[in-house]
Amino acid sequence: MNYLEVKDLHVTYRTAGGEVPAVRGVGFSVEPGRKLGVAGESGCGKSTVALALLRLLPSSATLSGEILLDGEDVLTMRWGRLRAVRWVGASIVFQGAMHSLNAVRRIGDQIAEPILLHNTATPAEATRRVGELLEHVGLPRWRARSFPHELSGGQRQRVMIAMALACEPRLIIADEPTTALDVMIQAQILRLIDRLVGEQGISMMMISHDLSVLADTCDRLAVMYAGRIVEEGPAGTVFAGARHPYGGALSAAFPRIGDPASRRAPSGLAGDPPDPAALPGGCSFRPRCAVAEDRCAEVDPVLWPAGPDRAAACVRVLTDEQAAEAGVPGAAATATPEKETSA
Ligand SMILES: Nc1ncnc2c1ncn2[C@@H]1O[C@H](COP(=O)(O)OP(=O)(O)OP(=O)(O)O)[C@@H](O)[C@H]1O
Repeated sequence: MNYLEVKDLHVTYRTAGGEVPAVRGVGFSVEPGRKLGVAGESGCGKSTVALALLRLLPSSATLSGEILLDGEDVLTMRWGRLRAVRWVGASIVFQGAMHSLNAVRRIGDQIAEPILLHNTATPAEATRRVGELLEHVGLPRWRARSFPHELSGGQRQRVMIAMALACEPRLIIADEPTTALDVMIQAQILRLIDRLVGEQGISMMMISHDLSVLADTCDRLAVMYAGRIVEEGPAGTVFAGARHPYGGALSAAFPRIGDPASRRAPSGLAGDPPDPAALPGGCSFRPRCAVAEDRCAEVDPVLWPAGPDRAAACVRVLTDEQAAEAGVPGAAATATPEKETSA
């Protein structure tokens, strides 16, 4: 059974300027011990999905759909149960540790807090566990007495990982865990997360704008655009040959370092993602798409099968017969008898 299963998740923010549909019918799952990467440009809804998983969104957000954590729907959970699930059922590592840590409390006290809250640990046991966790993430035990400003960015991010692991969660949600760090430290932190998650059999959802980082770390990839998943499949095959033009543009923009097989000319994607409050008609990616066709103005694509264990929200992945079945305008007229029988 999947440990995490998200079905038809919608999140809309109420703002002074009107409603912002930030997430529009997103669905995905993560099996126990598996790692899902979620990629996409700034503003496509990645963090909104991450925060929704533990109901950490502001009160201006309205949610619908289902978020099943070990079979239990987070969206309908009572507050008491939700508090018990946070840190234990799933925990989050946010981007920018300096903002997430309390500047005036010692590191050790901050890591101990969820342990004391959730486990029946004595303060002495919590202190011992804090020491173990610090060593786990490659920091000396004495760092428990430090304040956040006494640590480097990479060390602070290690502290965030120690905190996320404190209650031995079954799922870690890592939202751009290395974005603020330089490339060398980024690689160290990613290796650390990978090792800890692997050693402890934890499931992971990692969010990044960098598809190559996710391709190196995760088993599966989901690519988001304008509040939707537009491509999904095994990490290696999605990165090596995206079926959605946006997935292709993202993988070309982030070539894998040191892997000649995947080195392509990095290509900047022209234009910006659309404002979620004013989406273009038809396919949301159409205004930036190099291979858009007339029908893309009329069809709002959903995830269609696009090869073994893969899906993409682009009419170009459909055979003529599938397009006719999906009600794509003009599809029936172009379907040839040969293609109809072989589809
Ligand atoms: N609290 C909020 N109120 C109103 N709109 C919001 C709020 N938070 C996010 N949004 C909007 O929702 C959309 C999705 O934002 P979100 O932060 O989830 O995207 P993201 O892909 O995580 O981007 P980034 O990588 O920059 O964090 C954006 O258009 C953003 O402006």
